[in-house]
Amino acid sequence: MIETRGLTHRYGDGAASGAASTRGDDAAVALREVSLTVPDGEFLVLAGANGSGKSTLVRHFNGLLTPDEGEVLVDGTPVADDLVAARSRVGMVFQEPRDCFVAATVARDVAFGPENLGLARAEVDRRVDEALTAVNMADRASERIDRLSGGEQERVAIAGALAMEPAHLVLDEPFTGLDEPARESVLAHLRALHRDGTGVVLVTHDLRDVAAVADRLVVLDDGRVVVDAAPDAALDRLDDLAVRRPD
Ligand SMILES: Nc1ncnc2c1ncn2[C@@H]1O[C@H](COP(=O)(O)OP(=O)(O)OP(=O)(O)O)[C@@H](O)[C@H]1O
Repeated sequence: MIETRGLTHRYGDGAASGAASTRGDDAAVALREVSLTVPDGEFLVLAGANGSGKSTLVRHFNGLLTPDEGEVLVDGTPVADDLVAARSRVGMVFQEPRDCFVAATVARDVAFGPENLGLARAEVDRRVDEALTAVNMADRASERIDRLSGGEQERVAIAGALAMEPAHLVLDEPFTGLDEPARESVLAHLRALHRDGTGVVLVTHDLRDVAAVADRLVVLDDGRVVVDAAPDAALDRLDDLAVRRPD
């Protein structure tokens, strides 16, 4: 379970951006007292206008950012107290995965995380095989990543996170730059992972099919949660917000 309690985040107050101090400047507040609980196994879609705080929020889920106020807990433990545990429970797939690959070939990249856990070779191989199978890329294991399409690269990035066997998989705008078949394929794989018990937190502008896949839709506006409901009910409330309903 991921939990935020009164989570407030400000940018620009020192080392984080290197910019002059803007503490107290309201525009620098990216999250305002966000309290949210994400149970294990839930498929949560996180939406909101540009700059509403979505990426900032999910970066707190595994300790990539530190709260200015409030706290973030994973399975009841403050993230700051056990970063390793938080990062093994919460897998993150960033926007633009091609910036995050560390190896030239598919299997070597997916193996990188488990290898760094110090696992035995056989266990690394098992995880790599399972993760690639989950995204239908097992037969591409030895291919160069830079020769893959955008959708295939996204699936490799997902496999890299899955190889850490997280309880929650968090994806920040995974559909950016994907054509429609690639988007549908990634979404179908996320759905299958969810069916098999992995929690999914999907940050997206693209709310098509959300009602069909998500258990819950949370909408941020200016750093605050303004909608938190089952998808059908949540979609009915979007007209008043800066979030377009799906066409
Ligand atoms: N590194 C940073 N330094 C300063 N301000 C930042 C930084 N990252 C984000 N912000 C600001 O924090 C606010 C929230 O940004 P964030 O990226 O979390 O929103 P978002 O909802 O993910 O937006 P988008 O949909 O455009 O990715 C915005 O006002 C943004 O300009």
